[in-house]
This record gives sequence, structure tokens and C-alpha cells, in this order.
Amino acid sequence: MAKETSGDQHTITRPRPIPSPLRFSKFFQSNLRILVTGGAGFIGSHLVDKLMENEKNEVIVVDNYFTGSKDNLKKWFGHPRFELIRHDVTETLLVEVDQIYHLACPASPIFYKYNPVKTIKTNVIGTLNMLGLAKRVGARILLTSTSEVYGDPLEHPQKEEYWGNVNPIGVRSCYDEGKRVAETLMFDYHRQHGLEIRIARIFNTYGPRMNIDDGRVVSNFIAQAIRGEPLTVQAPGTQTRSFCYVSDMVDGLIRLMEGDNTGPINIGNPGEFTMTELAETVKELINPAVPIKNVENTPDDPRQRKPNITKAKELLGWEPKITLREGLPFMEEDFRQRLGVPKQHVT
Ligand SMILES: NC(=O)c1ccc[n+]([C@@H]2O[C@H](COP(=O)([O-])OP(=O)(O)OC[C@H]3O[C@@H](n4cnc5c(N)ncnc54)[C@H](O)[C@@H]3O)[C@@H](O)[C@H]2O)c1
Ligand SMILES: O=C(O)[C@H]1O[C@H](OP(=O)(O)OP(=O)(O)OC[C@H]2O[C@@H](n3ccc(=O)[nH]c3=O)[C@H](O)[C@@H]2O)[C@H](O)[C@@H](O)[C@@H]1O
Repeated sequence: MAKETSGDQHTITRPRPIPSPLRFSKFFQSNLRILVTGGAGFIGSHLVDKLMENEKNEVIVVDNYFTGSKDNLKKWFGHPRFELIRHDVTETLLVEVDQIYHLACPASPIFYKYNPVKTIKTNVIGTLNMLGLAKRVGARILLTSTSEVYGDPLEHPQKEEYWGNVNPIGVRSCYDEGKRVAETLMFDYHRQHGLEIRIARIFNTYGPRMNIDDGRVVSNFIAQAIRGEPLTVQAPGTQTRSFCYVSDMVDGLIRLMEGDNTGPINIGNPGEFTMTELAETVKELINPAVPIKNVENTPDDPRQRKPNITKAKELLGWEPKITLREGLPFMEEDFRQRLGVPKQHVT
């Protein structure tokens, strides 16, 4: 029987699918084959780096390169424990694995709104396909859900028990409703088929390797400051977000996968900033000469967001270590390198 503590009080635990007989053979006992969907993306590629550090792991990445890039994984090309497959998760996949980190999904609003029907297919059909795979091979599966399941939250900070305030027919719905359905599917497979599931609700994450023109706020402000362009604060500028550095995020995801709790568990940094405060911090740290420019916002932008991370602390022994002021310079260095704009040192 699956032994997890479930985030759902009404769970009926079924016998879980049996993993491959190889897992019980002496030779294979301590080796894990791990699938990372969306592993060529920002968080996925950092996760792959961490998983590859463990010599007992074999890592298979599948990605359709919609927002990810092979470049993010190039240091692993040719490594005997690493494999990269161009594949779209809306199609079925046959691989033999023990764990699945299911990240595949465009995450930046401008990308997930670009083809909303594809975004919802990725979240629904893609997650169904990965659950079907997990069921066949008896793998444990972790879904990277999002703080966007709380919508424009009426409760602050957000606890996992909060059901959210989401517009089902808005321009963000392909993503936030898509992730809500993905969470539902995870729990249905857990209750109906005994699957070992893990759900992380990720709050805004930033760090090196984000696409320079990704469109998310931290990458926009850093690229703008380096290029000497105005920092575009979308109205009203008082909306808040909580920013988690990517190494903290990866540590949280691995702890969740390795632990005994299904989740959902919030993983994020509770430090909360208005977008105007973020712009002022980026300006101060990177380029005090750039102006801050107020621009129009897009519909349904959540007005406030901050995770309650009590569960992550208690159940995973996890909390973030890197503050925003510590993390921004690491990202600046990476962006300067990629943009070819070295830092000018005043002598
Ligand atoms: N970064 C954040 O702040 C954040 C916050 C909440 C949740 N998340 C979740 O974490 C995951 C990773 O986010 P990220 O910031 O690394 O985004 P990203 O866009 O950099 O990575 C997503 C990856 O998935 C791939 N992908 C997209 N659709 C696919 C498909 N149909 N088939 C195969 N691959 C596909 C992309 O090419 C990309 O490599 C996503 O599931 C996202 O929803 C991220
Ligand atoms: O953490 C999450 O759960 C979600 O957060 C983000 O969505 P969002 O918070 O809207 O991310 P951004 O596009 O970075 O916007 C954050 C805030 O910055 C503002 N913004 C954005 C871009 C910009 O140039 N200027 C600016 O002020 C937006 O209006 C918004 O209020 C991510 O894009 C999602 O992938 C993720 O699931």
C-alpha cells in the first residue's frame, strides 16, 4: 500500500502499481531512472544539474523546446547517465523510469497566452499521459503546479487549504485552470489507482538561464537595466510577488519527491515585494541611471501573492536560503555574459 500522508483528507489508499522487477534486483537497488519533462527549461535544467550530481541517478529529459533550449543542458551531452529526447508531452511516451518530475508547460504569461489551446492541452493531456506512464511503470510522479491556482487571492498569505479565486474564462485560465485540472488528475490517479503523487505549488522563481526575452518581471527588469532601457512597471505597481531563487526551488522539489507527503505543498520565498520596490532594487543594484516607466497591465493580474510555507518547513524541513538581494547579482552576471555587456567598474 502507498504510505504517503495525503493532502486530501478523504483519500482511500489503493495498492500502488508495482515498479519494474529491476528495482528489486541487487544490481539495480540504489539506481534510479528519473524522467524530467520540460527539463530543457529554466527550472528543469537546474533540477537536471542537481539530479546528475548524484552518481546513482540516470536522467532522461523530454522537451519540445517551445520555451526551453538544448543549450541549457549542453554540459551533459554525451554523458552516459544522461539522455535528451525531443518529445511533446501531449503525445504518449514509452520509457521505463522510477520517478517522473513533470514540469513541461510554458510558464511565462506571454508564452502561455501565445497558444492558449496548446497550453491547456499540455496541462491536461500532457499530465494524463505522464500519469498513464507512471501507472504502467509504477513510478512516483511530481507535478510542478503553481501559486496561480490561488488566482487573485482573497486570503493572504496563501495556505494550501485555500481554494483560490480564479477566473475560469479569462486569458490566464489556460494556465491556472489547466494546472488546477492537472492537480485534480493527480489526486484521481492517486485515489483510483494508488499512484504515488507529489504536488508542488511553486511561487515566482528566478535565476540564471531564464530566457532573456522571457517576459517575466525579474528577467525583464534585469535585461532592461543592463541594456540601459526604462524598467517597465505594469500598473498599478503596488501588486506584490514573492521571489524564490532557483537553487532553493530545486532543493524543495527534490525534498518533496523524496519525502512521504503527497502535497500540495507551497514552495516559495515568503519575502514579499511590490513591483515598484522590485524595480527600485534592480535599479539600485544594476543601473541607477535607468528610469522607471509605468505601463499598462494585462487582465486578471493577481494583486498580491505570498506563500505560507509552514507545511514545507514542517513536512520537508525546507525553507529558502537566498534573499532577493543575494540572488539578483547571480542573475545579473549570467545575463551580462549572454548579452555581452560586462559590468563597468568605477576606479
Ligand atoms: N518559474 C516560475 O516562477 C514558476 C512558477 C510556478 C510554476 N512553475 C512551473 O514550473 C515548470 C517549469 O517552469 P519554468 O519557469 O522552468 O518554465 P520554462 O518555460 O523555462 O520551462 C518549461 C519547459 O517545458 C517545455 N515544454 C512546454 N510545453 C511542452 C510540451 N507540450 N511538451 C514537452 N515540453 C514542453 C518547454 O520547452 C520548456 O523547456 C512549469 O510547469 C511551470 O508551470 C514555474
Ligand atoms: O509563480 C507563479 O505561480 C506564476 O508566476 C508567474 O506569473 P506572474 O506572477 O504573473 O509573473 P510575471 O509575468 O513575472 O509578473 C509578475 C508581476 O510583474 C508585473 N510586471 C511584469 C513584467 C514587467 O515588465 N513589468 C511588470 O511590472 C506583472 O504585472 C505582475 O504583476 C509565472 O509566470 C508563472 O509561470 C507562475 O506559474
